[in-house]
Amino acid sequence: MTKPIGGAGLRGQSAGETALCTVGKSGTGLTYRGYDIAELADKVSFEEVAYLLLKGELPNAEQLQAYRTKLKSLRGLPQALKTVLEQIPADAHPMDVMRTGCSMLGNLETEADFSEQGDRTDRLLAAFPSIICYWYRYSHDGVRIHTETDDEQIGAHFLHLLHGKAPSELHAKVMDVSLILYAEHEFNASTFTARVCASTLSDLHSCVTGAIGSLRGPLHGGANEAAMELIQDMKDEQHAVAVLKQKLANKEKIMGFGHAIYRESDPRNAIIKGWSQKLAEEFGDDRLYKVSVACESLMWEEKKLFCNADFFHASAYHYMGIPTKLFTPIFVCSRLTGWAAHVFEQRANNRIIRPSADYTGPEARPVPALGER
Ligand SMILES: CC(=O)SCCNC(=O)CCNC(=O)[C@H](O)C(C)(C)COP(=O)(O)OP(=O)(O)OC[C@H]1O[C@@H](n2cnc3c(N)ncnc32)[C@H](O)[C@@H]1OP(=O)(O)O
Ligand SMILES: O=C([O-])CC(=O)C(=O)O
Repeated sequence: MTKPIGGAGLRGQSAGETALCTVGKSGTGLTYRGYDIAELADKVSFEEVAYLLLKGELPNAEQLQAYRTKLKSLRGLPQALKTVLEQIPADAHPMDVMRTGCSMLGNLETEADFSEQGDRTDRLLAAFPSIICYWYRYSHDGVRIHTETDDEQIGAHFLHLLHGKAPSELHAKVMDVSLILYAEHEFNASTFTARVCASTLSDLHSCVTGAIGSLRGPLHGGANEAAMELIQDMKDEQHAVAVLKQKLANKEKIMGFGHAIYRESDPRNAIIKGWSQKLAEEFGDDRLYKVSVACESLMWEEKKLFCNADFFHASAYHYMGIPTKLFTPIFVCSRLTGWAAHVFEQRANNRIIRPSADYTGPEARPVPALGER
């Protein structure tokens, strides 16, 4: 069951073709190039998903090893970029840091020609965790970290840079799954931003920088941070119910719930929820997990609204010691793959994206002289 067409927000209207992803085709499902998200999250790594999205098919063992080796070799940051990151204050929003980091890299390693799109994307994929962690550790801890690690996987590499030590097997696994879940989602707002930019034949860094700006908002990627702010002070299940009831009575939006396309559930939720539960057990304090479950039940009972991908990411990331303000930048590290794959697709069959508008302004009228206004 698809959502009915309602003019505002282009909801339900097709804005182009894609071979990358289906969202809610049967009311709930999510596939990347034909593979179900649950199977991908269970059987492959994020680097394999990145390869699938960017190059068209899953890699074989040799291709995967070569891809991992390439990505590992691209984790270092140029001095000019580090110098810029060191200027950004500690109280800046980390999504603004990502936006600046991407844009600065675009100045230093400009995509001169579309034939470079694959290499430029791989570079961003390898460099994004370095950018956010370099800035975070410098601005918050006063240390200039070395951004190259031996971690095979991007998720583990991110946690390693953030915490200064290699993560546990469980944390590395959850980060990997999280990156898979966030990688691609058809014509969501940030991806559409990237495609609109690509349709003018602009460069990759401009497309990605614009997409970061769209992802930043709390109605899109910023919801994982907003969900954490919602649950962090909930003492127990009863308190969670009381807080939510009050918010609903005040007609407030509850971040991490609802979706523009899915009607009954977001298939990514069950997966990250399961990992959040495992992390809670390991952490030895399941308050955040339990209040999240209470929120989920209440929202379904009261509003028939379900958790989207962001809600249980809040507790999961928190259990891994990730500061709340870094939640949405992790989404960037993952969704870059989807954005870039859409840029490639747009470029391969391009027509400038330029819809029309229904005019609601005044009728045609003469311009009054300055003294008559
Ligand atoms: C990875 C991601 O980006 S997933 C999305 C992350 N964003 C959030 O979690 C923010 C909270 N959710 C929302 O704001 C919305 O559900 C969106 C932006 C995701 C989708 O927006 P829409 O497609 O316009 O929502 P939809 O048409 O289903 O809304 C139906 C009704 O439910 C309400 N509603 C939807 N989501 C919520 C929510 N989270 N809390 C309270 N009410 C909600 C809407 O206000 C609307 O009410 P109305 O008919 O009285 O105006
Ligand atoms: O599809 C959307 O509108 C938002 C979303 O869930 C995503 O981008 O992952």
